Amino acid sequence: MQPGMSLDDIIARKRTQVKAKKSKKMVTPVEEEKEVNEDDEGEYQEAPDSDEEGDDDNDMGIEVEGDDEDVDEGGFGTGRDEDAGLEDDEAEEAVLEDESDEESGSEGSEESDEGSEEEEDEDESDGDEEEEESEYQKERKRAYFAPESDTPVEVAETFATMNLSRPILKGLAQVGFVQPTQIQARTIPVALMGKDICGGAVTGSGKTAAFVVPVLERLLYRSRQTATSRVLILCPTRELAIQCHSVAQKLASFTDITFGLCVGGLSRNSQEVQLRTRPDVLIATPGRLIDHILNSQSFTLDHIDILIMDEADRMLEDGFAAELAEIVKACPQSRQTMLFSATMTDNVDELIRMSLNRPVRLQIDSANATAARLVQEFVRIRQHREEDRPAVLLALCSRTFKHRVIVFFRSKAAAHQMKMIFGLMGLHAAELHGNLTQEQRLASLEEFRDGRVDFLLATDLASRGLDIKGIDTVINFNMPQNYAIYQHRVGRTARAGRNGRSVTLAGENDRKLLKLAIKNADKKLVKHRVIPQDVITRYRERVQDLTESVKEIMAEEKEEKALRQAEMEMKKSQNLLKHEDEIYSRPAKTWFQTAGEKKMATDAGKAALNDPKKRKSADTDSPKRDRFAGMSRAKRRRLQLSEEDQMDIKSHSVAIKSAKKALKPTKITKLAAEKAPTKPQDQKKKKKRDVDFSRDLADGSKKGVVAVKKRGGESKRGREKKDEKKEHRGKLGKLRGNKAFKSTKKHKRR
Ligand SMILES: Nc1ncnc2c1ncn2[C@@H]1O[C@H](COP(=O)(O)OP(=O)(O)OP(=O)(O)O)[C@@H](O)[C@H]1O
Repeated sequence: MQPGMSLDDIIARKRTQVKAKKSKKMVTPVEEEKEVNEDDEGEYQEAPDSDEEGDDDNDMGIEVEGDDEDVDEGGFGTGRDEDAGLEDDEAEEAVLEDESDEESGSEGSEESDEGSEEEEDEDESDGDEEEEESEYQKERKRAYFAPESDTPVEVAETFATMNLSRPILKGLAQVGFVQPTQIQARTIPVALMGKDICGGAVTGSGKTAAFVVPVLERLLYRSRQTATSRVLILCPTRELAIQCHSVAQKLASFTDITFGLCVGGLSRNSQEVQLRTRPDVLIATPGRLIDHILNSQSFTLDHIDILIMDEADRMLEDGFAAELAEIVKACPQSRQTMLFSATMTDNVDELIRMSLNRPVRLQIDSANATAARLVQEFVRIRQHREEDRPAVLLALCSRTFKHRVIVFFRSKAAAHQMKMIFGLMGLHAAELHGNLTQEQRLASLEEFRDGRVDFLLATDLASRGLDIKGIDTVINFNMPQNYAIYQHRVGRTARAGRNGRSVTLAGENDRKLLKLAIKNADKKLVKHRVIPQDVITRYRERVQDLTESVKEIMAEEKEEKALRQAEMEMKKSQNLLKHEDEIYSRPAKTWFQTAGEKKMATDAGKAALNDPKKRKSADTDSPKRDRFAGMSRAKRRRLQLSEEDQMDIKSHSVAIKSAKKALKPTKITKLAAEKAPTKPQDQKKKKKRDVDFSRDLADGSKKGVVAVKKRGGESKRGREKKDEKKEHRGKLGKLRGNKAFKSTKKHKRR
């Protein structure tokens, strides 16, 4: 947006207009307005009052669930009334406590316990989500994971006793880490031994440092003769990758280890330049990484010795499966692989895709656990009151939780519209979702981190991994699609042993998840929050009054967007005219999937998100009927031709990749190994451990660093690769001969 044209500017202008309109009509305030101002505090008093006829149709377009006509007076998880799960006396007290506190507008103590024995009983008889593990599954896991006896029993109390090098200890001290968290104490020694790891520990327990520290320690012993990217850390979102990059850089500030960031939404060209310097550690999101593999000259993952996946269970989901397979294929087989998540899967079928080598399972907390000091509150939304969600949220944010709050929405549209309502009510909020540009996304995060805004209105884009200091409250405007997402969302607070609170607006359709959340929580820390109906009614009226203003803002925003779009198109055309030759001479960009395959993968991802049980691998999905059935002959032929062209481009890119490989220098680590004096008794072992990275370790034994075992016959794989290369070169020759001109022309940028 241009200066003076941002959404915040439009909202501010609209707010001033509404206020001016209101003050004109404020000559004789009505009784109800006075009452509102007495009850509520701060910004709410300034908020525009109703000066028009009430609008019965609350058409804010906010996405709410449920069917208003389908009234069920019982419910809220138990089929009982409002105070479900409480003994009668307790229930009364709870509601009274809440009401008195809401009225005084104070923060904090308005909670009551929920989750009585009756609730639990029903849980067990009714919606128990966890499936019993069969003997067969247990047996498979036993065979797949390394035996527990393989992991060191002794756990270090401090980093100082972990045999880490001085620069690493200094880095840890600089960020204030003295004692390792449990996952760090268990992971670091095993990771230094070069073993594959499946690590799971509750949100906010320090998993990032658990994998960054051993990586840095090992990199201290790398050969420095030629720069090589040896470590790849994959993250599911750009924000998380940027955060991981920053944490790693801080921990490495006393070393000479270099880092490269490879994420979508930021300048591709500058990333390409950075990648050419071959930083030691690459931190990437899958899509942009594949783009570089396919389209950046001389960039390969051939020297990756350690592959790490943060939020691995998310990355193994169908939406990412095909991309991940492509990346794993591009990494050497003889690598160390480490997977981490708070909701780490131990599903062998899923893990097999990562071709792990007898991974060590380091599961610190149950995969269903939430942070120890998290208070989980639930606000009941009755079925016929679904439209009250915005009012409930505004009541919570205006009266009780006023600072450092993340609010999660299921849709981008809902988050965006709530941003306008918050703005019109004078609440300082930033939005974070996929409809924003990367610059806008980062700016929102920055505003929230710096405390310039009190609320971050986000979709699940922000639910995983983000570590923002001092978030006191997480509010779920809707329950998320599954319990794992719920864990990640509420895990944005109560991190690193701190206190935190989540407030979830739970409707009738959320019964199952609600029960699951209560079942997995410490019952003392589960609360039922009641907001008095008259407060909700007042806020609902507020929201209704703002309907028109929101619509106007949206219209203005749309106009602005259209204008910007037109300007952009104009600039683009001018550029095309000016630099036509250069632009058309660039090689067409390639992608490893066809558009259809990509869509199928995205759809599969969405389906898995909505119903994890129905997971289906995108790459194994086969169309049920002829894809071309029902099409005219001409259309069918056109599509077939276009697919053939896509195939050509794909093999073209594979050929380029093979050519790049042929040009690359011999592994530096091999040179280092040749020079290094070897003890005769070690020679046998070294043959087996053909992993370049471990060879760089000058004195691994001292540091508790052991070489990684080689997996899969390198020589056999090498032979296969050579054959592939020959085949591709042949193909490339053919391509150049017949179709190269035709296909590049067809796929030039427009
Ligand atoms: N050893 C330590 N001592 C003190 N604080 C630590 C230590 N390790 C990590 N932390 C802090 O704990 C917080 C959470 O760490 P981190 O983001 O790595 O958690 P996580 O387990 O990856 O969480 P999530 O599952 O949400 O991604 C960070 O603010 C970090 O600075």
